[in-house]
Amino acid sequence: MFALDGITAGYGGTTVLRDVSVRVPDGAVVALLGPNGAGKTTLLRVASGLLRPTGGRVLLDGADVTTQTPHALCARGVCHVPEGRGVFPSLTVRDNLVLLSKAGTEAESLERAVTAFPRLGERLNQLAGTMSGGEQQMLALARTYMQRPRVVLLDEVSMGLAPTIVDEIFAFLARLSAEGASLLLVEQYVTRALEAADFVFLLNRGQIAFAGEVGEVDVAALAAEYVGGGRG
Ligand SMILES: Nc1ncnc2c1ncn2[C@@H]1O[C@H](COP(=O)(O)OP(=O)(O)OP(=O)(O)O)[C@@H](O)[C@H]1O
Repeated sequence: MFALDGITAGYGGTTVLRDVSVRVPDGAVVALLGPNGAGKTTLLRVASGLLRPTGGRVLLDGADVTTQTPHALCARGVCHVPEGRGVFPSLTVRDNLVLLSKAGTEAESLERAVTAFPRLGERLNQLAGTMSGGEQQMLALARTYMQRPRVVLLDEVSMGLAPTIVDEIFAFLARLSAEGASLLLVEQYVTRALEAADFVFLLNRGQIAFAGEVGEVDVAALAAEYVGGGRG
C-alpha cells in the first residue's frame, strides 16, 4: 500500500494542500480529480519526493518515505511521470532509455520499452526533442515502465494529445495495471479516468472533497460539479 497521510504542503509561505490523505492499495488504479489549481500536481510532487511537505507523511508498506529523494523512491518502486514529460530533448530515444536502465540491463530494458510502444523502436536514433508530443509522452512512459515500478504517479499524461494517441496511452495504462502496478492518475479526461479507476479522490482548494470507490456513488456527476464536466 502506498499512502499519503495528512499531507500539508505549499510553496514559500503559501499553503496549497491541507491535511490531504490518499490511499493507493496494491494493484489499484486511483484517479485524482479536481479543478485547475486544486493542488493535484503539488500532491504528486509530494508523493514523488520532489516537494517536502510541511506536515503529514508519505508511506510505502507502512514505512515512512517522506524524506526520500525521487531517485531513491523510484528505486523502491514508486516512479513519477511528471507533467511536461521530462525527456532529454537533445538525446536520442535510445540514449533516453539507456540512461535510465540499470547497468547491465540495457538491452533487456530497451526490449521492454519497445514492446510497450513499438513506435519507439522505429525511432531509436531520433532526437527525442524532434518527436511529436505523443511520441515524447510514450517515451516518458516507456522509461518508467522499463524500471518495473510498483506504484506509478501519472500527471496528465494525455494532456494535449490526439484522441487516437490518448487511446494508445490508456491501453498502455491498462497493461501496466494488469501487470500488477498500482497507479495514481491525475487526469483532465474525467470520463476516461473514471473508466480506468477503482477509486476516486476529488481535490478542491487543497482539500479532499470526496473519496470513494468508483461505482459506489454517481461519481461522474460529482466530478462534473467540481471539474466542470471535464472532457472526453
Ligand atoms: N512552484 C510554485 N510556486 C508557487 N506556487 C505554486 C507553484 N506551483 C504551483 N503553485 C500554486 O499552487 C496551487 C496548486 O497548483 P497545482 O499545479 O498543484 O494545481 P493542479 O490541481 O495540478 O492544477 P492544474 O489542473 O491547473 O494543473 C496553484 O495556486 C498554483 O499557482
